[in-house]
Amino acid sequence: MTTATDPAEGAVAQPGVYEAGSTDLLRFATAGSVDDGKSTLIGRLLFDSKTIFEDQLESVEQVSKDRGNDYTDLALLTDGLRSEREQGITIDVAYRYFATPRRKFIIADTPGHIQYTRNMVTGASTADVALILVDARKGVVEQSRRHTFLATLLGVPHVVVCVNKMDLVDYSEEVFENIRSEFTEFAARLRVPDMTFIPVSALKGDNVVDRSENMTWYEGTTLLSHLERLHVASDRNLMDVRFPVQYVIRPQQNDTRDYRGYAGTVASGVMKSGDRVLALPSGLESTIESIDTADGPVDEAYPPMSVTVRLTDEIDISRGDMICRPNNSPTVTQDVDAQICWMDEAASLTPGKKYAIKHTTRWARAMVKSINYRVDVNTLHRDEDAGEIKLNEIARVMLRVTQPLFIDKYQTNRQTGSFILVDESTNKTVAAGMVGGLPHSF
Ligand SMILES: Nc1nc2c(ncn2[C@@H]2O[C@H](COP(=O)(O)OP(=O)(O)OP(=O)(O)O)[C@@H](O)[C@H]2O)c(=O)[nH]1
Repeated sequence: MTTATDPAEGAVAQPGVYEAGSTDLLRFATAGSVDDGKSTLIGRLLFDSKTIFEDQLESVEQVSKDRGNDYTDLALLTDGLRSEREQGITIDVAYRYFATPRRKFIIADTPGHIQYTRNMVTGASTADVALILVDARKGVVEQSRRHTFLATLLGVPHVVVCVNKMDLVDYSEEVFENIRSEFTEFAARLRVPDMTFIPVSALKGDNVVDRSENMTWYEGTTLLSHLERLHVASDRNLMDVRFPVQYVIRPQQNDTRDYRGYAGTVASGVMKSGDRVLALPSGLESTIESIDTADGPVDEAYPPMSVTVRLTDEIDISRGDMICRPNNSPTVTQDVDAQICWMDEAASLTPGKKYAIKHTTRWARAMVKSINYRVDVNTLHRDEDAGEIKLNEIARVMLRVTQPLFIDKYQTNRQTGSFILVDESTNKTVAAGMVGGLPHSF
């Protein structure tokens, strides 16, 4: 088990087992309120699936004993080195890896505390699955609604609701069913594409990896088994070719090889040698001559592979340009209608303010033209008179950008439909943005 930076970030391919694009890799993000048991649940997954090491277990057992616990606190496995233990709450997104014989997993462990919506946005934006924890004793609370809303806003295709601490409600089917129906009613308004409910006890291990003997009324699968079998390959956008150019490799002086290529990460679609392509913003066309990777040439490239594309013609392409197909190109525009999650505690967003905008590999400057409405993430109510947007608030805004961007709607393309706003004076990311309206019908 390691904690590391999300390999999805940056254009450089991560070597080894967590190879990008592999369909036996599942990314999931956890969310829940403080103390719902996220850390314990992840610890249980690692422990029962036997992906932790003997020495880690010994140290966890020792610390649990030192604290006077009569049980092994599995949360220590996940919380291990985090400074959160001093504060008692999770403060940042931590990425962890584990693997079973069937699949490899990357967990974005996002904090449940009310102030940390921005971390959930960061952690869940690349996730295949959002794991939402509910304390069986408390049922559906404000944060369960917020996290479900955010998961759909971020286009996470699968939601798993773990009703945890079932041991504290006598493993009652009625409690589980009540939570399930309350949740389903709320989620119907959000058009969650796929939602599964699993009654678990992270502490005792019921239905996490092993089937529970205490809930014979439950006929579904265990959490691990569900995560191992979930089909995610078809969730990826393989239709629309979008290749944002990260850098241009030019022939070097005195280099006899005449190598010119365009390096980057495939955002969506499948590119093949011989395909006709269009470069934006120039509008010039060419044909793919070859596709190279760190491991040699390949016949085709798909997301999120990091490749270098060579074309048959020398056309003018720079960093930040986009390669697509002639008959399927993104919208080229300087006016962006988007939803944003505001992440800056220091200053709020108000119309007229200017920021740097980073969209795929392209930087520009953006001015906030208007705030159309703010969404109350708990009631889903829209406030059309909002004059400013504060930390952790979600709003629909119009931006005017200094150079054209090549955008798609977030709901059809999570890569070319997303951007960040950066405060140029502090260099801080102040907002995560998603192009287009809400996917919901309310
Ligand atoms: N009885 C019972 N207690 C549980 C269960 N799962 C977690 N707990 C307890 O609930 C408390 C909180 O669990 P954590 O795993 O630290 O909660 P968390 O959601 O990670 O909390 P933050 O990281 O602070 O957001 C701990 O005392 C756990 O032992 C469960 O299934 N049953």
